[in-house]
Amino acid sequence: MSPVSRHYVLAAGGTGGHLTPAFALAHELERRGHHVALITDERGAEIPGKPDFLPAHVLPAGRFGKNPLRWPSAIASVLEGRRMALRLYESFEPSAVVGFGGYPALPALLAARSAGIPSVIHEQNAVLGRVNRLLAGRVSAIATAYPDVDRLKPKYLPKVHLVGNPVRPDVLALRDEPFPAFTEEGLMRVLVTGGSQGARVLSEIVPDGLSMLAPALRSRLQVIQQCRAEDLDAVRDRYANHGIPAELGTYFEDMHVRLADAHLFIGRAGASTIAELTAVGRPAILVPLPIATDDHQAANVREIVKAGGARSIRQHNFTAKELAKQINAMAQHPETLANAAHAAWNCGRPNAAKDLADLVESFGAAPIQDVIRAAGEGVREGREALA
Ligand SMILES: CC(=O)N[C@H]1[C@@H](OP(=O)(O)OP(=O)(O)OC[C@H]2O[C@@H](n3ccc(=O)[nH]c3=O)[C@H](O)[C@@H]2O)O[C@H](CO)[C@@H](O)[C@@H]1O
Repeated sequence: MSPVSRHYVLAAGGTGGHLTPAFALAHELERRGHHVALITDERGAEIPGKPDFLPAHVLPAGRFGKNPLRWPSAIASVLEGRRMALRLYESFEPSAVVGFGGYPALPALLAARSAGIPSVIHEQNAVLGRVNRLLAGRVSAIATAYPDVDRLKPKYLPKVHLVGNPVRPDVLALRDEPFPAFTEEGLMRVLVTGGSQGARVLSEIVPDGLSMLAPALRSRLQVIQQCRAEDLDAVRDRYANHGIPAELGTYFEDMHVRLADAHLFIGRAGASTIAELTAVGRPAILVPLPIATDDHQAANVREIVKAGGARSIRQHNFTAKELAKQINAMAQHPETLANAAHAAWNCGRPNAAKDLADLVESFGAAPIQDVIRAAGEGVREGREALA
């Protein structure tokens, strides 16, 4: 526990991509004895996984779409959100406000700036997101998940801190476990997911691609695949026709168990997926979502691919034949796959939540009473500590 107990506000749009790192930071700050509050939208207040200790404040968050006719109402929402955030800050007195992207982060951080409260943004992807781009010039620090982040202006580099993407504790706990035994006779377990929503293209291509693997690999396959509900029957039929054992589901709640067993991952290149693969050290074939804003999933794969921990296939080249070719090359010998696993592991940033908490704690003077309490030596020493 830190010597002083402070208050922090975390602000994030209500999707898993933004909230997962926000929750991880909330746990770390709470563990250090601080009080934390969340600003989000309606979806975020209800999302599973929100820590019980974290009160959620729902702010109106205007969306600036492509239609300029909608902008006046978006601006009005942002101003109303900013006013509500200021009211919260008056009573909660945060030492810093941390934004994780998504529209509710905009009014929360604008309010922090006008109240003179230090602020930090965290970017999960290898391209700075829209809201973070608007805020980059106004915040005290920018925390990133990757060493290279596109659309980040060079003039902001002095306030950039590479921390990584925090992952769930049950996944992080696998970091010290060895890669599962992978021999020329044993099973080859393949885990396939398409991010939080699933991905149809994986349902269409992966079963046929796996059926085209070299016989020595194909005969040892055991597949676990996440599919969209409407694709389940077709995928089940494809695997049955190929005689490949497969367990299918629409969403696996126990990803730490699935990752622990997997020898190879095939899937999308969302920020949390890559953070988990690199935390645990699992080799992957990644197919970036082609319609992701600013092609950020293609940017996300750069580091792990360069390190040799994954291969990336653009969706327009993602055919069954190409997939089989890439897996054959990656898993031709047991040690080539284990080497790729190790290369992925080397890209992991297991201290992301701690490093982000250190950064956040470094901003904002503690309220006078906290400093006095910490010093434990009366008012004079407390005031000196603040000076
Ligand atoms: C479609 C879209 O816009 N995706 C974006 C969204 O990703 P999205 O949230 O879809 O994908 P991520 O890879 O970031 O996270 C997926 C999460 O779902 C979990 N999972 C997945 C399948 C399953 O069966 N069980 C399970 O628990 C994974 O372990 C992971 O923790 O936000 C990310 C972070 O800003 C972006 O990088 C992605 O581009």
